[in-house]
Amino acid sequence: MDGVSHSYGARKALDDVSFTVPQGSFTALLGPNGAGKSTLFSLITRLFNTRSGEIRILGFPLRQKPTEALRRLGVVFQARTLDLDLSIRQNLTYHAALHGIGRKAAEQRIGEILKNSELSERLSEKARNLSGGQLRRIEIVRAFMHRPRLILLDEPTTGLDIKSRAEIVSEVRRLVEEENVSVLWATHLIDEIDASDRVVVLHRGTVLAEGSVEDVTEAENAESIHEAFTRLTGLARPDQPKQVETLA
Ligand SMILES: Nc1ncnc2c1ncn2[C@@H]1O[C@H](COP(=O)(O)OP(=O)(O)OP(=O)(O)O)[C@@H](O)[C@H]1O
Repeated sequence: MDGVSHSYGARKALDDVSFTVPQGSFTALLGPNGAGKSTLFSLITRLFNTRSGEIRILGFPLRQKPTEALRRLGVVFQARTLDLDLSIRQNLTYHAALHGIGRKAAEQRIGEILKNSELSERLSEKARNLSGGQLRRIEIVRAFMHRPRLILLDEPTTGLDIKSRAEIVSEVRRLVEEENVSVLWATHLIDEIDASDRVVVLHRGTVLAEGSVEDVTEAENAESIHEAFTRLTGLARPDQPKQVETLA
């Protein structure tokens, strides 16, 4: 992503944003509420057109080669998007069909992704029987169905309990490793970040830092990524006390 800006009327939500998600990496897009994370995702998924700057997915420019770029992309949006009246299997196979994947291949792929998971026993059940955390996990399976090379997740653990959050983070990390896929994980929760991750710190539409957890922490002369984030975004500064509540 290179020099991307976006405004809603007079309000600038993204200002000259550039960063990369290296192949096979787990990159956390870390930013407090209102940083511009969802706007960025709307541009990458082409819900909005990119009017300034350029977004490339696996080298394919989104503007000139949208089909090539988007077929390599999997997305888990913040809002829930499963059909609760359909079975879990139907939710997954219908989505696979949109990508030209037949029923048999879809079944095989579901088995592959859900191996060793208790959810593989529940494929015939209606989605509405599942808990919030389980629904999220199925949405993640769905995003992986067509073997994308880059997965976007927009605050995927919002509203979930600690156990479900941990399950989701570790499931996505497992898939990143097994499938050598890249992940861009938007979050404002620092405890979801692992020492081996890359981070992009976004604040008020601007990238304040990008690199490994270690590099970003060192560059800020901080003891931890938590402290580095606090310093970068100024959340703990006494002159900006109102923003403290947005810190995870
Ligand atoms: N449709 C819209 N119209 C006007 N302003 C908007 C719109 N959507 C977002 N904004 C503004 O753009 C800025 C970035 O918002 P965005 O939703 O991208 O941030 P975010 O990091 O995803 O925050 P959150 O975690 O709260 O979803 C904010 O100032 C927000 O108020």
